[in-house]
Amino acid sequence: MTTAALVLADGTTFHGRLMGGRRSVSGEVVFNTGMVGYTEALTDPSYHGQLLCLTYPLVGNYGVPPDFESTKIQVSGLIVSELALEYSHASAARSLPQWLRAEGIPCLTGIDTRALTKRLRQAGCMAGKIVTGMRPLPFAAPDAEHSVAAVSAGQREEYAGGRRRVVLVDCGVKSSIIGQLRARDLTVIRVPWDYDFLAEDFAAVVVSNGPGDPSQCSATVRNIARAMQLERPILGICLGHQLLALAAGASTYKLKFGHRGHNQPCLEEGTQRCFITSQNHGYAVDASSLPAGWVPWFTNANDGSNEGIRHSSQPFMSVQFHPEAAPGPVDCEPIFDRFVESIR
Ligand SMILES: NC(=O)CC[C@H](N)C(=O)O
Repeated sequence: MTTAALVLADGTTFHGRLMGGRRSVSGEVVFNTGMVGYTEALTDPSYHGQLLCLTYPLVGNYGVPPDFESTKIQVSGLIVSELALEYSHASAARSLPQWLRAEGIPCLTGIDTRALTKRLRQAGCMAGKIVTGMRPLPFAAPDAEHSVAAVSAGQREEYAGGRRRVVLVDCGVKSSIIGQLRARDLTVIRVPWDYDFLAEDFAAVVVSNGPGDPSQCSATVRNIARAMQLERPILGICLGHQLLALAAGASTYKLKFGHRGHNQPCLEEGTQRCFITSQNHGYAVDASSLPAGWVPWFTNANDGSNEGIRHSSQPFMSVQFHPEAAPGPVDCEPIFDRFVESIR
């Protein structure tokens, strides 16, 4: 048995056992309250470089079904209360510890994840490190690397066969977003985060989810602002929502501990409807900074933060939550239908 500790930047320390990859790692410590969906969460590029604590107490009991959102595990480390060694699922071919081991991702188990989460809720998400052995490891500086550049597609790629053509700005896109677009008879032209896509032949633009601080993506923001002049539909999802807001002239800020889970309630403005949404984000759009012509679309019923915006006369729309819901409730899939309807 290898022991290891989670050390938070404020000095709080939790001791546990190390499974999966055998090495020390550092990153921002965040927590997700979902009860399932660890394969999707671990491979979601928006978690790139973070140390992810899952609050559900038993993790791994359905093994590793092939529900991947990208080609590899994106988190730098996993923190759980109990990691299941045995698993049972029709499509699982290996256990979670085996997968973590194969990808070299450390998992700290035996942690009081409730105490850790309470600490993060009180003090806010902060840097941390999972340390094993004697070698000293510094805390990762926040946003030291350009995390979007680290996960975005290296080159342009086209998924042909659809009736209409959409540019997908890949800031670290989840594969289920591509799946949702292709299922709606769209040809998807996937381009890197800083690609000048204005010269492409396209009817609409989707700006994807992705890791890190939206203010790091100024090249994307500039391209979105230019695309707005064409008056063709734009859909932003999560980081894409934040980037659309920045392109509109609004501002973003960092939430104290973010929204990561599958049951975040979002009220649709002007209606009595509340949607239960899947989320994974640490930043938010400041709705009070929206310029004239833009209106809030959704608002979080827990903390009142902005969860979506739209333009009052142009087909520009974005949501902070994940309508592709992988994992999570599928209530918001009609957002994709609404976007497709707006493409003439
Ligand atoms: N899932 C996402 O796209 C996350 C967006 C952004 N990196 C945030 O944390 O707010």
